[in-house]
Amino acid sequence: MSSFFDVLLGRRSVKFVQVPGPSDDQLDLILRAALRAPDHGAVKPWRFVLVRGADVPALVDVGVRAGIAAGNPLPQPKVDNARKWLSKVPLVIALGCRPDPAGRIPADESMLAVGAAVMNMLNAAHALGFGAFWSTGLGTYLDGVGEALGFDPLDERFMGYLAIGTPIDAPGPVERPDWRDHVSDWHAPANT
Ligand SMILES: Cc1cc2nc3c(=O)[nH]c(=O)nc-3n(C[C@H](O)[C@H](O)[C@H](O)COP(=O)(O)O)c2cc1C
Repeated sequence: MSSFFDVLLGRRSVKFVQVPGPSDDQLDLILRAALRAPDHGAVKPWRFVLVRGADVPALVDVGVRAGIAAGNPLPQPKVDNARKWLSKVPLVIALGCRPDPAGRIPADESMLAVGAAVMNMLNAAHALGFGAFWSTGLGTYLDGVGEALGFDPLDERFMGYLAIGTPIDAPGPVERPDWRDHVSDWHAPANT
């Protein structure tokens, strides 16, 4: 099996990571991989905001404030867990999508283009020996969170956080579904 498939089939999400995060050159590779995602109509919908080092833990406060403002405070155990998690994470990429303003391409397709970019970043991070984890926790869907992170509330949609760093524990194997349970054949109907 080629090393490409070793990487692809060996990837798993790793939530608990620490320093070192990617160097500038490694981050450049990860972000270049992101922008190799397919993109119907060349909308270029990708919007990523880098949150590094000492700024990372403040992401919890953004979610906490948005929860209070919405009259729906984040549960304290979730806040505590998020603080514990992010206190060690060296890099978070806030993920956003700017769909085609002219509406030529359905917004769903731009969301998929961003999802494909995130998948490429997960694989690139893994190929470089990092752990990465996509989360829509921390109040991602609360009003004001995306805007606080710099996304335009009118034209852009915030899609969560990608945390990247060095795995704290060696990631073990993970059981994967059998593709046969998810795939079927289609045959052309017989001519009548
Ligand atoms: C859009 C999206 C949002 C996610 N948000 C969360 C989350 O908030 N909390 C969580 O525990 N897992 C979340 N996950 C799942 C993890 O990122 C990860 O995929 C899961 O733990 C399975 O690991 P695997 O990628 O190795 O299969 C999310 C996944 C996706 C695609």
